[in-house]
Amino acid sequence: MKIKMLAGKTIEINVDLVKERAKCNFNIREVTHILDGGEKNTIQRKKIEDISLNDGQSRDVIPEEYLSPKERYENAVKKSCIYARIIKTELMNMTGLETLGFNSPVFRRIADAYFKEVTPLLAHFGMFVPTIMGQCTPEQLAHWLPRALNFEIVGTYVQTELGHGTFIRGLETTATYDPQTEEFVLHSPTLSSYKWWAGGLGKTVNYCVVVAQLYTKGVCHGVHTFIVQIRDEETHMPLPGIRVGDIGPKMGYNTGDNGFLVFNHHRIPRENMMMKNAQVLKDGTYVKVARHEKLTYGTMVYVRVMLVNEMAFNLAKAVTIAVRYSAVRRQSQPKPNQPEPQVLDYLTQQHKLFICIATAHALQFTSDWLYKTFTSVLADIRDDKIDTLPELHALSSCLKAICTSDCAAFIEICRFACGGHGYMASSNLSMIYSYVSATRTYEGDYTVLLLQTARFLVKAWEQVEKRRPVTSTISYLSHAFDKLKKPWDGSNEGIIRAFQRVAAGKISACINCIRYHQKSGKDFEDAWQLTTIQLVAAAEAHCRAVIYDTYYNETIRLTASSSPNVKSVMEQLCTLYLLYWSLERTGDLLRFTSLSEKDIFDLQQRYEKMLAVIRPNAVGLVDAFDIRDEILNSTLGAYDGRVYERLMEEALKSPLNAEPVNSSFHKHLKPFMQGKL
Ligand SMILES: CCCCCCCCCCCCCCCCCCCC(=O)SCCNC(=O)CCNC(=O)[C@H](O)C(C)(C)COP(=O)(O)OP(=O)(O)OC[C@H]1O[C@@H](n2cnc3c(N)ncnc32)[C@H](O)[C@@H]1OP(=O)(O)O
Ligand SMILES: Cc1cc2nc3c(=O)[nH]c(=O)nc-3n(C[C@H](O)[C@H](O)[C@H](O)COP(=O)(O)OP(=O)(O)OC[C@H]3O[C@@H](n4cnc5c(N)ncnc54)[C@H](O)[C@@H]3O)c2cc1C
Repeated sequence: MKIKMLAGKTIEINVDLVKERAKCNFNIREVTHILDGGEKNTIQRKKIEDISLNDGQSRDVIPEEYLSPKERYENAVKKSCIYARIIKTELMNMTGLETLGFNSPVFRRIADAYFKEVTPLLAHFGMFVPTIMGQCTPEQLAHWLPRALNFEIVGTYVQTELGHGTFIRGLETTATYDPQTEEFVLHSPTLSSYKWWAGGLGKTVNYCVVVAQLYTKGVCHGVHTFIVQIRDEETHMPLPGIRVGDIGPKMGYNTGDNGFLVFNHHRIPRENMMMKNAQVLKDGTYVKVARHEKLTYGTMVYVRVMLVNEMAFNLAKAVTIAVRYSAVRRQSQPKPNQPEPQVLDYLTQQHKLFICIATAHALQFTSDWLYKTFTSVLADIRDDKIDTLPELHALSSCLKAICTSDCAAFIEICRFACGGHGYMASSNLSMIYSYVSATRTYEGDYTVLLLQTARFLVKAWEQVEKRRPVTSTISYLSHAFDKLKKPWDGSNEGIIRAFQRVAAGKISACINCIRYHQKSGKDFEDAWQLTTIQLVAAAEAHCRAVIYDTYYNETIRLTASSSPNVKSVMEQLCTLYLLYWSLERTGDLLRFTSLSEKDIFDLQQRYEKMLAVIRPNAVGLVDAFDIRDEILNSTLGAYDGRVYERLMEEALKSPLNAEPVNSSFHKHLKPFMQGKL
């Protein structure tokens, strides 16, 4: 251990980590600023972190794992109120909604210091408020938004039912308009129509956005959104006509009180239908306002966009833990009479971890770019232009699917990289994994969303065939008709072009397959179903080509005025990312490009050399994510590297260690061992 001064405090730092930090050849702060989107953002983030975390209110004395499910939930509610009060009274005033945004990733990031799993208010922040913002008329907005932002009401987003999650048009909950009383009657006609899953619904919220089939004048107009009060504002008792409760234990999100909700002819005022996109007049006349019927699905698109950022952050957390631990951990003796190396020195360990650092960068830059695309499409929609929506839907769908899936896979690799200690709850890797693995399913299942992107790609292909112009993210398709395979070019640009060729080749193969089935008598829907395995693969290839292109171009743009070493380490990571995926996808490259066996050998050599180049900067690179210990919440990943000390300290908190002999010994084990049981 070495004593060091950090932020005015004296702390002991593991000597290997001290040496690692001394080896780092770039300015860590500069990289942090790039990842935060500029120095101003870093300063603001740190200020917010200080306000939210410095009084220690986020910390639990007893680790959450030792509490009962009920106590864990109650503790999460308590901490939600502390944090929400800080956001409401100190942070909003400080920064202003317009500069920071209610759902700023900074608030989300700090939440991890408060909640090991999730806050029961996640869906209030993440879905209820955004739906109010996106689906209300100006009058409705003026009524509901201040109440929700001030936490006078807390809400969630209630869409999924026992019988249907993916197929929204198949939802069964009905909202039938009664012109006599000017009310909607909400009803759950079948068991499969019971609402299921909404976060915070079980015990926390008193309002929700409900997605239901709208009936007026005897006609069904499809799914629409309604603001529904479900609990009394004073007593919190469920209102008449409402049955509501918690759905029980899950793989994660256990402090999130996901709930069920059953309506028995529950009445709400006509004004509670969210009427920005469609209206029901007092006499029951239905009026369509929006030019695109899927604008009702806007909240889902928004959350899919936000989730890409969530993935970048979660992977940054996991790899910070795994790299710091790997620098501290020593194991085995590859050479006789030599000291045991840090496990970070093993090439295979570098192969596991450096791709995770690069992926966290790739996802961060892609997420920032996607968010900009999202806000620009939102502006188009405000100007009544809806032609950019399909591309946003296709992009957000595939990026949500691939980023959540890659992130979950890489977090699991971070756990493998930490050996046995990675399996300890106190490493926090299992909690990060269970949180992230759900994101592959919620807000649109992986396969289902990739098939949405595939629909867009198939249509785009047909446009390209007709020599019509297509949008920027699919402009590469226009080169797909070039007959000659170009010689393999292993530069970064060359690799990106090669993967665009792979995507185009896969889309073309899908088109051929669909047409083949159609020619043999199948209708389009059947031909589509028979091609779905390939369609999913084509959408994945397209998505990866978008990520490669965005990561590469954003790296160049964002480091244009950086110091030489920062520029070079960021470019090294980007090159590593492209080489890694080239080697992972040699089959595709052999099929669709002129890659040869010799080129694969060269790629492998370059990849391994790049691991060695990045090695001295590995700890510096994870330090640059600048994630506070309170947020990492990990015995293995803390800044000071006191791994074994922390593991022991945490072990001693186990209630089993409070007494030398547990009563079960005398009650069960001893009589059994003595043959008396
Ligand atoms: C205390 C302080 C704490 C501080 C915390 C701070 C908070 C920060 C928050 C940030 C993180 C947020 C985390 C939130 C947690 C969320 C938890 C999870 C919530 C949920 O899961 S909600 C439920 C989500 N459900 C889904 O996603 C269902 C998926 N299904 C669908 O999206 C659709 O049904 C599907 C599959 C797209 C099909 O729809 P369908 O109606 O059948 O449409 P068609 O297939 O017929 O397609 C017709 C046509 O429309 C196009 N389309 C479809 N969807 C869209 C869309 N959204 N936008 C635009 N266009 C769309 C489709 O492509 C077709 O087009 P064609 O041209 O091909 O005809
Ligand atoms: C932790 C968590 C939190 C959640 N929070 C909320 C919430 O706050 N509010 C809310 O409304 N919902 C919420 N959900 C529900 C979530 O949105 C759905 O579970 C999700 O959209 C998947 O739908 P499903 O469960 O119906 O899966 P299904 O659609 O039944 O999927 C089952 C399988 O069928 C496949 N499949 C389905 N349709 C097709 C198809 N057309 N083609 C090919 N394969 C297909 C899928 O790929 C999957 O493999 C939450 C879920 C979880 C896990």
